[in-house]
Amino acid sequence: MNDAFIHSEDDFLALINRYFPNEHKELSIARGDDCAVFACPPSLCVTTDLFVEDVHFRTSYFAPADIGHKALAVNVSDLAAMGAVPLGFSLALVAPRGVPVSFWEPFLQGMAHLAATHDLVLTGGDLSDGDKITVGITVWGAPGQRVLARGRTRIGDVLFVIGRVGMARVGLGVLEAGQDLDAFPACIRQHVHPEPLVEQGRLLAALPGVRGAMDISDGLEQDVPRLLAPGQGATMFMDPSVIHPEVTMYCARHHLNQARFCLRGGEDYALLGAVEPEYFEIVRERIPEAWKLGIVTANGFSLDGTGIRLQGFDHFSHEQP
Ligand SMILES: Nc1ncnc2c1ncn2[C@@H]1O[C@H](COP(=O)(O)OP(=O)(O)OP(=O)(O)O)[C@@H](O)[C@H]1O
Ligand SMILES: Cc1ncc(C[n+]2csc(CCOP(=O)(O)O)c2C)c(N)n1
Ligand SMILES: [Mg+2]
Repeated sequence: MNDAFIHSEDDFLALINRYFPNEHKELSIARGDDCAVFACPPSLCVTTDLFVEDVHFRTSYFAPADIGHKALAVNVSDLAAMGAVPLGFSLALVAPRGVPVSFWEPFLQGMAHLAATHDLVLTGGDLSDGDKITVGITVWGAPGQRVLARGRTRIGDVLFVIGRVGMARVGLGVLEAGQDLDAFPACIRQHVHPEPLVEQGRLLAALPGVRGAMDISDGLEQDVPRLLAPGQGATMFMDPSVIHPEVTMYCARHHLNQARFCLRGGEDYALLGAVEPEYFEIVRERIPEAWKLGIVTANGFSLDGTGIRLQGFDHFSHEQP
């Protein structure tokens, strides 16, 4: 079976059924009918993310289990960013017919492991042949104590980050170059296997003074303005003590400004938040991975005292950071 290829949609669905249980206390009709039917809270947080071969990952350096994990992790991260608790997901898969069962088994196992960690039920999906492996996931969850929305910041709020930034960008750079892999194990891991910060998001939603949050997928340069209310700016400082030593080494070797590099690095799936200044210490006490990035201002952006023009990852831009 392992070296074989999948010969029918029913074969593929049977494979999926081996990795994902098809019963859950909230499901009254499970996978297999035209729709699944499930009980849900009075309001749901719902989000969709695509994970596409040669755009988000390459099979040459991603293990199949990491592709399965990360395709779901980037979706769960969006729920974490709202302070929500994940409940279920739907999986749309473009599975090129030349990809063998020996790829799909660990792929499904990696995804199922993360789903089980967060008690997420797979309610259904769709399958198609196509040119590139493409994973489209819609995930939903129950709002936490409060919803951590964007666009509600006020001038003087403290901007903070939970988690590291810049590591996944180093991982991507090293993997794409195919050199020095042994020198950057933590950054490579961060790129191929990010862990969504669900517990931290849930904690944040219960803390006083927190105005909102988002996950950092495209890089702080792109994402900070998305968190702010329209027209606002930010004074930012990149504390060298929060930068991982592998990032420092990578920037030194490539003669890069590490603060700027970290600001542009996407795909770490750290959380960016804003809090009323008098409550920042509580955030730091309750969530030890939180560090201060800066202060919300009336307009304009600066990093370490110098004005900057912002540029993060954009799928449709020709200039890439
Ligand atoms: N094809 C689409 N149709 C409708 N709405 C969309 C579409 N693509 C994106 N959106 C909406 O636009 C907003 C921004 O989308 P985006 O994918 O950039 O989300 P993000 O959280 O900023 O990034 P990420 O998904 O990488 O975490 C979201 O509210 C999303 O639902
Ligand atoms: C082969 C390859 N080339 C480039 C990148 C970089 N990249 C792709 S999508 C993205 C932003 C997040 O995605 P989205 O905005 O879709 O959520 C970034 C930084 C990569 N991961 N792999
Ligand atoms: Mg997001």
